[in-house]
Amino acid sequence: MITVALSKGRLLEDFIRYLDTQNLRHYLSVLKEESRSLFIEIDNVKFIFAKGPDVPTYVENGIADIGIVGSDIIMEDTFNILNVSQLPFGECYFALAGPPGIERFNVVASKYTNISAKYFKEKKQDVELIHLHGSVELAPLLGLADGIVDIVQTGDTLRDNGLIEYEKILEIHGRLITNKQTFYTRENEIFDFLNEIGVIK
Ligand SMILES: Nc1ncnc2c1ncn2[C@@H]1O[C@H](COP(=O)(O)OP(=O)(O)OP(=O)(O)O)[C@@H](O)[C@H]1O
Ligand SMILES: O=P(O)(O)OC[C@H]1O[C@H](OP(=O)(O)OP(=O)(O)O)[C@H](O)[C@@H]1O
Repeated sequence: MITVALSKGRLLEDFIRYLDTQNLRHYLSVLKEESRSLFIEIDNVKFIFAKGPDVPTYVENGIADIGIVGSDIIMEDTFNILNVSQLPFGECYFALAGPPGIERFNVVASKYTNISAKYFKEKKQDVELIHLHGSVELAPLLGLADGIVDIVQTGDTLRDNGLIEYEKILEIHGRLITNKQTFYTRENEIFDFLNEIGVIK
């Protein structure tokens, strides 16, 4: 039995869509179930449904052998995992956004303050960063910040809140990560699963 930690939310939806488009029906019915169970087993695979930033934690502690997580998460924090490969789903990007007409961003809110700090440091721009846990678009609308660094996919959330994109910062993709030991000790099982879901040939 191998254990696969899946990031809940939009990435899980993208993974399910990917399995659907590739006609990989084996795991679809259980992954699509709208149950509140936080893990399920099917044949030789146990799927854990975790919050994005917790996926690498389960993997680095050996609770999960494999993780499917956004690159945003593994760029924001440091984890002791093998960052194996890019996955063909979960595409979106980080952008600097704000209300129209901002000439200088002095205060910026984000869920991703480490990535934001690196971005502004590279631009040699001194900015105060405010860490938020979600709905970051609220910050410039309510006067907490001049702008935000956040994930954009369709751009609907920015548009619906009267915000515009100032700069595209970084592409985001789904990533396949593994535990450092089990990648070698359970190599065959891991490769069988990855082969089955079509992410390696
Ligand atoms: N708008 C988006 N479009 C596509 N992918 C996204 C988007 N927002 C986030 N993601 C990706 O999906 C992952 C999970 O993000 P999401 O915000 O859906 O999680 P969550 O809010 O923790 O989930 P939940 O809704 O279960 O609490 C992120 O780490 C990122 O890689
Ligand atoms: O460009 P779009 O397709 O509109 O997607 C962007 C939105 O998706 C993410 O938030 P999410 O809905 O996951 O909620 P959160 O704000 O609680 O993180 C992100 O933080 C944006 O708010």
